[in-house]
Amino acid sequence: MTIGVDDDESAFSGLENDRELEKSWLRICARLKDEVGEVEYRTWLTKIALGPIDGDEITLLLPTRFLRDWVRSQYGDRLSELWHQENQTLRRVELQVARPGDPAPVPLREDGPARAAATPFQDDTPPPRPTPSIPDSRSDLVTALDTRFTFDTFVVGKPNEFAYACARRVAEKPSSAGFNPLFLYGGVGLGKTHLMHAIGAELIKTGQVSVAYMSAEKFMYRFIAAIRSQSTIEFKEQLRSVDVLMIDDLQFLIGKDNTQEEFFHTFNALVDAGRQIIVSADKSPSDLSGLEDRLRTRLGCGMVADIHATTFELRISILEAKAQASGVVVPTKVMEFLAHKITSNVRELEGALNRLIAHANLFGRPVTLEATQEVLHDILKAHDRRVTIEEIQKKVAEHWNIRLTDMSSARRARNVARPRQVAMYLAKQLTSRSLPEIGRKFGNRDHTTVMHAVSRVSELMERDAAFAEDVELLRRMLES
Ligand SMILES: Nc1ncnc2c1ncn2[C@@H]1O[C@H](COP(=O)(O)OP(=O)(O)OP(=O)(O)O)[C@@H](O)[C@H]1O
Repeated sequence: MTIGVDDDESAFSGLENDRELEKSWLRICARLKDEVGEVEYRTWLTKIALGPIDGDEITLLLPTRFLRDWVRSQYGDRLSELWHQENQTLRRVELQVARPGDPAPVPLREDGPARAAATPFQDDTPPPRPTPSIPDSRSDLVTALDTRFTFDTFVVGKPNEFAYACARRVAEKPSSAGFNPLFLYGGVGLGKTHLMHAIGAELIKTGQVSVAYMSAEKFMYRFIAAIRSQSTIEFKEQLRSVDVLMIDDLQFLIGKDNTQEEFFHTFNALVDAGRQIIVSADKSPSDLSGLEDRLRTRLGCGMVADIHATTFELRISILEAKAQASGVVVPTKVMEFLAHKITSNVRELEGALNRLIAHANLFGRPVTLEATQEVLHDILKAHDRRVTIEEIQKKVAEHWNIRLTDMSSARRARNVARPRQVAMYLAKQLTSRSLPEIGRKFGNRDHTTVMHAVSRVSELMERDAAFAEDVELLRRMLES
């Protein structure tokens, strides 16, 4: 991440020595710990070590690429801000993977800095995460939950209200009939993990329930590690002793037959014992074609809840909530602009907003439309390129087997008019074109026709699950 600062003075020229630098780092750590909470801090931020300073650039070292990428994506902007606050002349904060031969970093400890080399992890496997305090052997499985992902911070709208209601229900009454397993699915970055963590946080609050959350990838690594260390029995016992097991991104198990098998047995043991299972994936159980049939069948026999792609309205609500939480004033015009431009997923939308907010905080400038276009130049360009109306028309025409020319023809037969409406709907969702512009691309139709098509398709998607699946499928194909 690069911070542009006009002043040419060398960073840390005011800090006399390493000790001062360490003090700065400790202050930053204390702030971060307050902001992100104990668990998150211990999990990720204690792994950062101070690297060398070169002129106006400070390097922070992480033991693995995985950790570096994670810290960069989750805390990169904040680290920049905090270092900048410590020293105004700082231009760059560089996150790097520690390599043999690097200067010995200063590992960050709660009780103060200590000089010793950080121990790099052997590979890119996510490191074991610390656990909330549940005082028994099961706590080994309880992955630190992201404290930001709660029901309170989840913005509810049409596309996710069903999944939200199901999640709430499971958090209130785990293992109730019809909701076990709870299977949440939807495209990338639409809030599946957020909802799972929210359920976990709610359950842990009651203190009566042991909750294990892990990604399917982690599940596999744990399983393989248990095989290697000949401790599969302990692993199985641990898994089978929790009250609630949450596995995120199950699609990762496609093609991993042995791990699937293990998961299947764990799943059966837990459900048979009346424990709750919550699973997320990018597709519905029936569409996860690389999973064993018997597992897909079992996954689909509880509650299956789809998180649909965001609507413009939901994107605006999310932006409003996040802007408000940040304390930075983001004009409605800017939010509308972002919600029009970044339609793919909430993670990207949030990332864009965070960048704007970090920029506003760093330079003390208000957020304006012009600043937004400048700061988010690269993101906006990538989104502009993403999909064209012509591509949408072609894909939709192919899907329903109609002629491409019918996208702009005057024919009103339903088998032609409906796909045309879907194409208009997708054009509105996936491109930043205005209603009149879209209308023009569909045989010079009026913008009110496009508006009607958008609301008609939304309505039908709510009423007809098969139709909604078709439209979602098309959207995903176009976005990939
Ligand atoms: N409805 C929402 N309200 C508030 N924040 C949201 C909402 N939906 C998603 N987010 C935020 O968007 C980001 C991505 O969400 P999340 O990680 O839960 O997505 P996901 O569906 O699990 O993605 P993936 O498929 O990549 O695992 C998170 O920061 C999350 O808090």
